[in-house]
Amino acid sequence: MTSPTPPSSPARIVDGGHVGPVDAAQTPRWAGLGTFARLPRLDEVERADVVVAGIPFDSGVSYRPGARFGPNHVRESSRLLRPFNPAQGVSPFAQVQVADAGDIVANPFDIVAAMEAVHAGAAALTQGGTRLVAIGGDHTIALPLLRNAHDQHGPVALLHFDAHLDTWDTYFGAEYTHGTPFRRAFEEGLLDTDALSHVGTRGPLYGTADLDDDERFGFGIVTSADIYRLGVDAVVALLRERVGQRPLYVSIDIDVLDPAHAPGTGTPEAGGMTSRELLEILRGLRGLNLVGADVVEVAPAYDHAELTGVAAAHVVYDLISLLALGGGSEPGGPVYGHSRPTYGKD
Ligand SMILES: N=C(N)NCCCC(=O)O
Ligand SMILES: [Zn+2]
Ligand SMILES: [Zn+2]
Repeated sequence: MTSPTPPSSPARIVDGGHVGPVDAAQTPRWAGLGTFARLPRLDEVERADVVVAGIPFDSGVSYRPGARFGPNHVRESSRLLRPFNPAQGVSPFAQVQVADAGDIVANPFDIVAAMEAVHAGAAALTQGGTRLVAIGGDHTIALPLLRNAHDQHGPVALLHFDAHLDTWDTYFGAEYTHGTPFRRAFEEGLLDTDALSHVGTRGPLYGTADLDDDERFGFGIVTSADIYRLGVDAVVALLRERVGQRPLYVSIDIDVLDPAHAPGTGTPEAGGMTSRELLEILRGLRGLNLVGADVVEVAPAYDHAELTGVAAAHVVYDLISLLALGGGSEPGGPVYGHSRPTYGKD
């Protein structure tokens, strides 16, 4: 019996000496097994500067389940991404080597063991300075990712984009849930308490003590309504001022977006920001010392027409772009924007 002949491997874009996405001009976007942005798998490249990894874990949720299916949904929703990001003036996959590391797997029935597995998985991926953008999974996973960031950088600045504070104490007596990661992170000394901010906060709380606790941990809050009233540029200025050049971790709960922009999530709250606002705030973080990031809480069963998946994929792409440009001075910059409203050059 002869063995079947597999299709030849698809042609990839190679730019800047880095192995990039499958070339959409040669292999249609919808063909082939999915990785994030059709990038090579980590085992297909010699080394990587930035990796994307899924963390399909949702045993910490307090309402709708399903974020365990988030990573592959975001990968499927990322097939249309193109190699050049004009909003940051960078071709991220040419600037640095980016790869999809697959999934960090975790025990769904033992949250403490799962957190240890995520911590170990993140450590293995980031040894030697590789930057990790994690796709959740529910927000519980931010805690082990912050443990890993702290191992490497000491207490980190945190920008936490979310409808929710996620600094609550326990649910049903459980310490490790998607509503509690940043309280645990504070208690474990993982955070630089001079440089913490929630962004996009809204929705009902249990009581005013939630805010008192949160302030005691050092968080500032830019509410969803603040973004509406102040505008994106003023918010970016506030956040840049608060973070400075500290090592920065960015955690993005997709429910920070209005349910109109991201219906596919577990704990939706009305009155959120648009995907345009989120992307523009992220782009405004260019040049900061970003050391790691996550995008969590995509629950595909509640998604429609890939709205949430596409939003999350673009968020991941802009995070990769920030990492590709790197910290320090103000590199890159948009080739168009509010001050230059066309594609044309000056
Ligand atoms: N992290 C997310 N998405 N949600 C937290 C909600 C916690 C609660 O049910 O009160
Ligand atoms: Zn949330
Ligand atoms: Zn959250």
